[in-house]
Amino acid sequence: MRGRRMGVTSPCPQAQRLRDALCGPGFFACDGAAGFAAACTAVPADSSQSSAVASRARIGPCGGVLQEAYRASRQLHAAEAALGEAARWTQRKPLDAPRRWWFTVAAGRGLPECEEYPGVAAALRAADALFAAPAGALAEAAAAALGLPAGALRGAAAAAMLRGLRYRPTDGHGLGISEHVDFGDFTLCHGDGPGLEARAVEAGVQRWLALPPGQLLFLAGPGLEKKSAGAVRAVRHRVAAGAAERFSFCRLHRCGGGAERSVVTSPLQSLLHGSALERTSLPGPTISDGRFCSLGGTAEAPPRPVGDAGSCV
Ligand SMILES: O=C(O)CCC(=O)C(=O)O
Ligand SMILES: [Fe+2]
Repeated sequence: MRGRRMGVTSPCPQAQRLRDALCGPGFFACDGAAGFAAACTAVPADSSQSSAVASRARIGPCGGVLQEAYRASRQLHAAEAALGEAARWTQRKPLDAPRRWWFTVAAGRGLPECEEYPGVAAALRAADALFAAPAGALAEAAAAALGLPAGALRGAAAAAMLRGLRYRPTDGHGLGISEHVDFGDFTLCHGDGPGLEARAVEAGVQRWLALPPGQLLFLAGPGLEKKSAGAVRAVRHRVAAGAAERFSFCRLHRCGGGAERSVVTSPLQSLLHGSALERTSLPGPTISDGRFCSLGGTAEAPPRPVGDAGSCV
C-alpha cells in the first residue's frame, strides 16, 4: 500500500511533490511558513557561550513571535526547575532522573498568567497561533494531495496541543525521547538545536536521519496513516541526547485536545520546501500557500542550502 496513488486527477507539481513527500518519508521541512522564515540555523552553538545565548543565536535575531516563545519557554522551565517536584506547569520524564520536561498549551488547559510570569502566557498563545496557520494550510493541502475527501483533515489545526519541551544537556549517551510515533494526524516541530531524528527507509535500509534545527518540520502521524489507508506512514522519531540544553516546540494535530472546529487559515506567505531533506536525497515538497497550485512558478525555486542564514545574522 505504501506509495499507492490515491485517485488524484492531474495534480499540480506542488501537490505532486507534497504527495511524494507524504507517501515517501512522511516528513519534510517547511521552509518559509510565515513567522518561521526568519529562523536561522547557520550560527553554531559556541561552547564558550551560555546555552541560552547559543540557542538564541540559532533561532536568530529576527524570529519575532518564535523568539519570544522560546524566551517564555526558557523562563517558565527555569522557574519550574527551581521548584523541583513542586513544579506546577511542567511534566517530566523519566520521573526519577528526568531527561526532558514539557508544558502543554491546549484549549481547556490553563497557562501561568500575568502576575506569576509576566508575558509568558501571551507569548505561548502567540506561538500556538503561529503554528496553527501553516497547520491549517498543510491539512487542506495534504487532503487534496492525497485525494482524500475535502475537509478530511479539517479541524486538525484547531484540535491540537502545543508542547514546549526542554532537554537537559547530557554526556551524549542515551536519548532525550526514545523512538515513538506521536498521536494525531501530524505534528509540526521546531527545535533550537539538533537532536530530533526521524527513521528513514532508503532502498530497504532503515537509518536515523538527523532533522535540521531552526526549521518547521512536518511529521505524519497515525491519524493520517489511517485516513490514507496506509499510503502515508506515521513517522517514527526520537530525540538524541546532546551536550547542550535543548528547547523545542511540537504541535500535535487532531490529538483529542481542544474542541473540533473548522479553522480559517492564512495562506503560507512564501515557499515551503524540503531543502534540508533534499540534501539527504529524500524528496521534499515545494508548497506555496494553502491552495498549492496557485503559484506555479515558485515550484522551480532553487532549494536553499541547509545552514543558509539568509538575511539573519
Ligand atoms: O523535541 C522534539 O523535537 C520532539 C519531541 C517529540 O517528539 C514529542 O514531544 O513527541
Ligand atoms: Fe514525538
